Amino acid sequence: MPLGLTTEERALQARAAEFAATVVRPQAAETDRSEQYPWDVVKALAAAGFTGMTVPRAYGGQGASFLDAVLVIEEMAKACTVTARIVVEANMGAISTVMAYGSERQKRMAADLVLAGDKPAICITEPDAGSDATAMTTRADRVGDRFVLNGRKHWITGAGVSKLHLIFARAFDEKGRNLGIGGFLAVRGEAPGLKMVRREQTMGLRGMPEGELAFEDLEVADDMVVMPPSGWARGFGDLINAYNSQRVGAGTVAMGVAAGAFEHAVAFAKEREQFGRPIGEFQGLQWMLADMQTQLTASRLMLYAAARSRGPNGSAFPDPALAAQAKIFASEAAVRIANDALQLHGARGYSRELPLERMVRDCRMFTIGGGTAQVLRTLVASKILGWKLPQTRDGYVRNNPPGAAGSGRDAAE
Ligand SMILES: CC(C)(COP(=O)(O)OP(=O)(O)OC[C@H]1O[C@@H](n2cnc3c(N)ncnc32)[C@H](O)[C@@H]1OP(=O)(O)O)[C@@H](O)C(=O)NCCC(=O)NCCSC(=O)CCS(=O)O
Ligand SMILES: Cc1cc2nc3c(=O)[nH]c(=O)nc-3n(C[C@H](O)[C@H](O)[C@H](O)COP(=O)(O)OP(=O)(O)OC[C@H]3O[C@@H](n4cnc5c(N)ncnc54)[C@H](O)[C@@H]3O)c2cc1C
Repeated sequence: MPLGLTTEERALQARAAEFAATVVRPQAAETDRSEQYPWDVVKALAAAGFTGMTVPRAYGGQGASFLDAVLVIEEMAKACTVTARIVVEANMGAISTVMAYGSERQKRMAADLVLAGDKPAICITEPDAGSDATAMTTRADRVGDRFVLNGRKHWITGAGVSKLHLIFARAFDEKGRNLGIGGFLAVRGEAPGLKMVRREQTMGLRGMPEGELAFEDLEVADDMVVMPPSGWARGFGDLINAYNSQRVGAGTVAMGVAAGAFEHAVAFAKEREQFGRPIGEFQGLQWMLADMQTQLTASRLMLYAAARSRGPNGSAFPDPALAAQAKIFASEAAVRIANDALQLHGARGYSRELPLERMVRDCRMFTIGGGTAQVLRTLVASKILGWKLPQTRDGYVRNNPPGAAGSGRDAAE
């Protein structure tokens, strides 16, 4: 289905599909079984130009759009979820943040890493600051010409394999004054204070390490601080704005896994016979397939629209509300689609000999990681109403005293 893609975009999609079929699909089950990061695939991805695609040409990339990345991610996800997430993080998230806000030196360093196959890690979540990310307690204290970071992050994708780390931390000046939240870069192997504490035991995506990181007097020199363009006080706002690109990528992985499961379901519906007929002749399954494809088409269109969009004030990143809606819809639809595809296979779907059970496990994370479907609904509601919707018990009243001039409510009136 073309869905408004150009000839070049369709050619890229076809190239990614060919790569996925020949390089990625053959190792997907083994990556899941062994729980090992697929370094051989990473090497091939980099050689084929699928890492660092979105890096501008001036830094050695292809200057590809987020939509280009989306097209590639879907094809990889149909075959292997781990590979698709590598393509997300090697083109969106931290790398796109550095490319938008970083210094020349930072851009060159980050570009060289992803072009060589690194999948940067983005470090936001803490044990006591998940959805409530701005409650983070990882601190960066100014000491001379550097910051010294202390704290912990958990559920960090790529912990122990990623080189480049973009760490969100609350910064304090030499007098201990709170500056706001900023982004700090560290490269594993060159930063003694960056330590992996443990690996999480995950339901799916088992070849992608999720881990807890500790920062113990991690020194970050000034030239490794990503200065938010609006300044420290709105640092979190700028950084999470850049993160909208990764939300589109994560939604695309979910959609791609579901699309892969759907392809298996269609083939099986034609091939498996019961009652002397292909099971695809039963209307109960025909309607199941129709619902699956309807949800896939809607997910794709929402993700394409979000990838093509730009946020307010000339933002280099997707519109926050479109990115959130696309991720909510695609991630929730993927759980239903993958589950239905497994159901359609009967007992065979439940077997580890087919990829369906893996796909069900793999796609479950996307309503959680990257901002939960609940938290993203609050973001969407906030945009609809034109109100700030702080979630702390006293926050709403403090920020929006009824009738006060300049409050969120008044702003919308
Ligand atoms: C944003 C939240 C952390 C809520 O926190 P707060 O209530 O403390 O903050 P807000 O006042 O809502 O927001 C602060 C500031 O940021 C702006 N903002 C918020 N979200 C966006 C956005 N998506 N795009 C652009 N700007 C945004 C907001 O307007 C405020 O700006 P002003 O100060 O008013 O100017 C919470 O809603 C949230 O997002 N929690 C989820 C945290 C999350 O997504 N974590 C992801 C971790 S990485 C990961 O999971 C990787 C997995 S993957 O699959 O790749
Ligand atoms: C596979 C995976 C990979 C991840 N990768 C990364 C990564 O690379 N980097 C990183 O920084 N983080 C990562 N995360 C962490 C992820 O961003 C968080 O799990 C997520 O933001 C939710 O935080 P939490 O798990 O602490 O849940 P909590 O915030 O504790 O939420 C628990 C439940 O309460 C709900 N809830 C919380 N607040 C509200 C509210 N205000 N309104 C309605 N419902 C609410 C949530 O939706 C959820 O259902 C990853 C997570 C997973 C599962």
